[in-house]
Amino acid sequence: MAQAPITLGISFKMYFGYAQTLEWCHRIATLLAHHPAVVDGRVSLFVLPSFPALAPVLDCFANTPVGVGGQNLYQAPPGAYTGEVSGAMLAEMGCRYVEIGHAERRRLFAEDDAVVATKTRIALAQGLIPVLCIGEADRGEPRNAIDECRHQVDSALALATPAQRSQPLVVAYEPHWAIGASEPASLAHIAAVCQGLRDHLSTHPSARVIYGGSAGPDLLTRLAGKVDGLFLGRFAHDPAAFEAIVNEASLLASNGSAARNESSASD
Ligand SMILES: O=C[C@H](O)COP(=O)(O)O
Repeated sequence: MAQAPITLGISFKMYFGYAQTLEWCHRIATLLAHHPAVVDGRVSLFVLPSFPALAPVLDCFANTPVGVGGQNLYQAPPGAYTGEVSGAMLAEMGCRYVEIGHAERRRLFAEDDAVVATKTRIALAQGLIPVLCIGEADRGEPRNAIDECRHQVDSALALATPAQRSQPLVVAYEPHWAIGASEPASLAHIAAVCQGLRDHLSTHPSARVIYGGSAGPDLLTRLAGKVDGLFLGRFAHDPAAFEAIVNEASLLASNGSAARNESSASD
């Protein structure tokens, strides 16, 4: 029975400059592109740099299992949208992932559920794997967060065709209040909401539910089996920290305790 991969992704947001982005990526390519768990697919990695660095980052990870993607795409086919980037161009360049619906896009750029749904449909149509960011705005009980997050997932997939709904999908559960904070949400909160999302996505067996929001070394180990991976930010800016988290994932995968089996991904 195949073990579903533990998925680890990082977005640099707008923190890194061009040279720093390439330095991080070359370091990770050196450290991890030949890591056994990465090579054999037990640990799946993706990196989301700023747009100007996409081409060299794609080159850096060419012929490695590390996936690369955009942090955004525009909610329309290619056309007269000055300053924007199409899903078609991301796919043409060789991106495998695209981030959609991050809390910062919602808060700073007024992206709403309708925009997120359109972007998700376009991403899937282009064969990109959406890194669909969802999460409750305010700290509260897990049951309320589950309701809010389930609504966001349903809304995001509302325009996708049945066939597109069976395509790979990464659901990044990021409570807004844990992003950019000093520490992640509690283990109990993360576990409860991610389980609620797994249950909700039972008809979408290729969906992976990962956690983001001040995630760093040790969190994956403490969450063993409760999430399908992590969506990392600041606490993986140090390549050594990212490497440590990949090693944690590798160990968990070896113990068979971190990710669901492919055939029971909806359990
Ligand atoms: O894109 C990444 C997430 O928003 C988490 O960021 P953070 O770990 O810096 O809070």
